[in-house]
Amino acid sequence: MDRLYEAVEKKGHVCVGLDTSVDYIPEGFKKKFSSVYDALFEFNKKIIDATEDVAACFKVQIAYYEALGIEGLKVYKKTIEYAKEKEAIVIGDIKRSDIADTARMYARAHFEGDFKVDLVTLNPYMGVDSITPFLEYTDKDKGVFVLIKTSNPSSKDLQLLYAGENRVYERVYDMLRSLIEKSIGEYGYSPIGAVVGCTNSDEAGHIRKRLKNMFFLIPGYGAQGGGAKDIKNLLIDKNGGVVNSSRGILLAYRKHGDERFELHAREEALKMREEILNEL
Ligand SMILES: O=c1ccn([C@@H]2O[C@H](COP(=O)(O)O)[C@@H](O)[C@H]2O)c(=O)[nH]1
Repeated sequence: MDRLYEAVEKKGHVCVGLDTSVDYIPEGFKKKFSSVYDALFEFNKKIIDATEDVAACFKVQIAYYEALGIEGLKVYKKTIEYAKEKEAIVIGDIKRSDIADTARMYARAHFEGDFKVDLVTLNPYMGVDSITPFLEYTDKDKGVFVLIKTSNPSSKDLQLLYAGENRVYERVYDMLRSLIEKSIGEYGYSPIGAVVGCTNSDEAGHIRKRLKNMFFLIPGYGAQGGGAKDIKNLLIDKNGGVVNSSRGILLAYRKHGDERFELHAREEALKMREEILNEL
């Protein structure tokens, strides 16, 4: 998490989301390759090359690759490796959750196996023993982002309910509090971060104050309707979080009516960085 904090200081708050659907690849580009898998990987490479100096990190959404089977997962692996060659910080958006012994296998797969990344997203709703196996890797420079208040409209169905005096998402924080406070990094953040969407600004200030020492991964920007104005209250002292945009960046070229996707992705990431900084 310290490295991510430093990346935000250096490059700004943008996390480029590589949720690359084959449908997002411009036809002209796709035609240059004999397989969709090669097209997918080359598309990702170009996006990484075009945005690496603007992006604090890359978030690779495993679902888009898993959906394509083994060959898709090979592209997931190659994309992570390519970003790592560029010394980028990579978040695997895997949203895993399971009993401790199974969670240990997921942790091994995504922290030391073929799919190894710097940080992963976790679903905490099976309780603390579904999270702790991943924390065995925090002294090896790994971290996790736990879903707290997600960006989707249905997040309110459970996360905003009251469990006693506190909302369910606050109870998740309380469940993790002793683990969070156990290893605070150089900049005041734990290796256990929080996923907090920017589509629910009403709760933002409260969430930021309540979730002390948690660095935020903030989805919901762009395609889901969140904007720069929704970010300010989720950050502390101009840092404390990265803001993800996936479709907003990958598909920026469609607004321009040409296929120069890498150029428009870069422009979009620069614009997003600027818009966020202007609000802080
Ligand atoms: O609360 C959440 C948690 C994760 N996500 C993920 O972020 C991206 C958003 O993609 P956009 O195209 O920028 O909308 C995607 O991978 C989601 O699975 C989220 O949206 N909300």
